Amino acid sequence: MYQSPRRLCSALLQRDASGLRRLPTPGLRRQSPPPAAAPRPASPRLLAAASAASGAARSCSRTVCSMGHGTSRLYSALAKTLNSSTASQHPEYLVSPDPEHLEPIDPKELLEECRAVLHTRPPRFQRDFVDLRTDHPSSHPPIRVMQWNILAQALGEGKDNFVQCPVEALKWEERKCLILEEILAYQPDILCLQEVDHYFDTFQPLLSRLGYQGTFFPKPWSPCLDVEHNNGPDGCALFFLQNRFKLVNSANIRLTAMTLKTNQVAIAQTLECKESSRQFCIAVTHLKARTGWERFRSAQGCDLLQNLQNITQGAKIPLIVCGDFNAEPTEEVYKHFASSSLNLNSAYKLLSADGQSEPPYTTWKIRTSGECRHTLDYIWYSKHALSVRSALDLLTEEQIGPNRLPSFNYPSDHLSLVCDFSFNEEPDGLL
Ligand SMILES: NC(=O)C1=CN([C@@H]2O[C@H](COP(=O)(O)OP(=O)(O)OC[C@H]3O[C@@H](n4cnc5c(N)ncnc54)[C@H](OP(=O)(O)O)[C@@H]3O)[C@@H](O)[C@H]2O)C=CC1
Ligand SMILES: [Mg+2]
Repeated sequence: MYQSPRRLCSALLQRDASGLRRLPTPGLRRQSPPPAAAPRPASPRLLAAASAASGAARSCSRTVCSMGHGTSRLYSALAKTLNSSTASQHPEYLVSPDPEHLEPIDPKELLEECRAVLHTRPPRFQRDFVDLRTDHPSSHPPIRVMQWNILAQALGEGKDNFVQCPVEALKWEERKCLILEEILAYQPDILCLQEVDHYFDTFQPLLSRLGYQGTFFPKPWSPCLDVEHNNGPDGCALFFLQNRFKLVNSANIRLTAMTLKTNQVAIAQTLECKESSRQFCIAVTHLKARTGWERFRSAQGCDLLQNLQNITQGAKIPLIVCGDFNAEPTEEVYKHFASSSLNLNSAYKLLSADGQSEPPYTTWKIRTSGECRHTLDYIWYSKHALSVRSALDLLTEEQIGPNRLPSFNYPSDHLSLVCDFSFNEEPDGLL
């Protein structure tokens, strides 16, 4: 499984030369640089350490959340949820340990390890950032936000029915490296994830050592729990770079629909930029899936908007909302967000020629029921207070290939969305 140093080095050079833009990310720059000499052979030290940490995390979480099978997991997930009421402060066990107490990881070293694991796979696809700057100047570094439904491992293997995806492409040991590679390639300052069912054993231990502070909020009745050999419930996770932002407040929100509690959740956090002292709110959600549930999604969206109205003090605090809304732009929930008094715009519309159209797809898969190509994922932002400086282009149909997603090339059925934001120096008036 290991690559020779020469092969590893040339692979790295090829991929870097292929034009991935790497904006300065202080949190990742903070790590000590790799040796200038030829890289040493990658050993799975960091990935193995994360697995070891998973044991500790699991045994630690067992006291509140058994990671065993079936019913016990269901009850433990319920126990977690019962402790967290709507818009409550998150319980202690869902907050990452202070990363200051963990040995930092050099992101280049972790990337090398991932690439060593993936050496039999095709190289990652080239995606370019599109420059969207307008005349809003900014004296501060941009805030890079990544939105991504990473595909829960239990759902991918046990529920989703991706009939054209080889089962080997879904193996967690390699798929997790593809996910980490994507995150490390774009080095977001803030990472908003859905369908996370490997928080405690993978993302929390690794990302905290890369300088991120993480929060996880599982779905109360995660469908993952229905899958044999599951790894616990899936949910939303939010990570931010600790050396760029200070956490001002955090709310785990169990969404309601027509006053009834639902199985869908959101996390909303107010952060303060350490460079500029400006505050903003970042939220992540994953709304109810499937056709026939449009009104339910719409009600969940209204509930989320109401929560965000309160948290942003009626749009006074700039807002970014990332999510898998499970809704095309024609749906009511999309219209609620587009016309909200929070004055939101959808960032990926800016990639279209007229700035008014969403991309043709953010998810593309083949199930037993046929091909599913939809635009469901969005990054909403306060248009009076924030500007999108650039956005990562989507994969082309040719890159996605005839068997669609997920695949040996790409680990999820949803594409990641990545935007660079800056504060408007003089916020435009509301509307
Ligand atoms: N027996 C048990 O122990 C439990 C069972 N469940 C099951 O979970 C479900 C309810 O959970 P809920 O949160 O409302 O689920 P959702 O309807 O929101 O869907 C859950 C996941 O399924 C994916 N999905 C969407 N469409 C399809 C499809 N056509 N085929 C397969 N997967 C799809 C979604 O992914 P995406 O967003 O990417 O489209 C989503 O992440 C019920 O089906 C229930 O039976 C739940 C808990 C426990
Ligand atoms: Mg899914």
